Amino acid sequence: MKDAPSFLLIIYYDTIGYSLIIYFTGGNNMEIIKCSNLGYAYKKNKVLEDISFSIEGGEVLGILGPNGAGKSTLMTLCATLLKPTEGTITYFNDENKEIEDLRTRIGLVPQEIALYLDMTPNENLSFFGRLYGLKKDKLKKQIEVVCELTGISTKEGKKIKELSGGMKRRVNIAAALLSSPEILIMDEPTVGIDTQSRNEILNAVNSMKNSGVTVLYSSHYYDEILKVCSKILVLKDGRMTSLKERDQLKSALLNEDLLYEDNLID
Ligand SMILES: Nc1ncnc2c1ncn2[C@@H]1O[C@H](COP(=O)(O)OP(=O)(O)OP(=O)(O)O)[C@@H](O)[C@H]1O
Repeated sequence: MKDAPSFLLIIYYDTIGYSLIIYFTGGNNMEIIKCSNLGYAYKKNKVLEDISFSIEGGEVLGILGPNGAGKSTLMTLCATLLKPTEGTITYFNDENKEIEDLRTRIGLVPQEIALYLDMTPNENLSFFGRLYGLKKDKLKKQIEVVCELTGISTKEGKKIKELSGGMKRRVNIAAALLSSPEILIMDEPTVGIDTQSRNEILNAVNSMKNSGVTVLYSSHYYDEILKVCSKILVLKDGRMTSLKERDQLKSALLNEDLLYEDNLID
């Protein structure tokens, strides 16, 4: 049935027994997010103009662009934390979705680390998990699942402030996954981190994709965008300069000789 929501069941076994985690994934033919002629201005400063694209269930859409292109603004709009000043964003094929409902279905990984620095990863995840209404065994299991996905040890005893930049970013992602979001919005999750953490994060995105979660992933590195995204929107000075399938972008980059040494599209 077209547009029917679908879900993924993870059956999980540990010392306490079997349990079930359900990821609602929105259905693969459904337009999960549709932006039409989207624009945004900070007061009179127009920073996004005429952006139109849609993402279907289970797709990973990459937003590629140099610093200041408007990636974070676009991600924040899609996360419902800003309101478009022009155009519209429709979620789940329904123009009348309530923002409160949407926010429970969207996970946002912000560029900044949004964690308590004096607490360990496990303490942070327990705290945020409780905010999502998870308790006891369910909370424990969900923490194990998100730690497994992001390559973190649940026994990590260091406080966030003592961890490497890469580990902090992984915990930041784990926190956004606690609520089993249908849409995951990741704003430059690999900026300034070590290769191992970067690979763990890319693996986590691939796992989310395989489990049917719809992902928006911004970066100014075309190589990682090509590794995880099925479709790529290129932004420059607040405008879309292209929207291509991964393979199309790959050949366009090669043909147009845009392979800069520092991996930037500028
Ligand atoms: N809160 C704000 N108030 C005013 N202008 C802003 C604000 N946030 C961003 N801008 C401006 O909007 C434009 C787009 O910024 P944005 O952060 O969305 O780009 P970006 O592609 O994410 O850049 P970066 O890669 O550096 O994070 C920039 O010119 C920026 O100065």
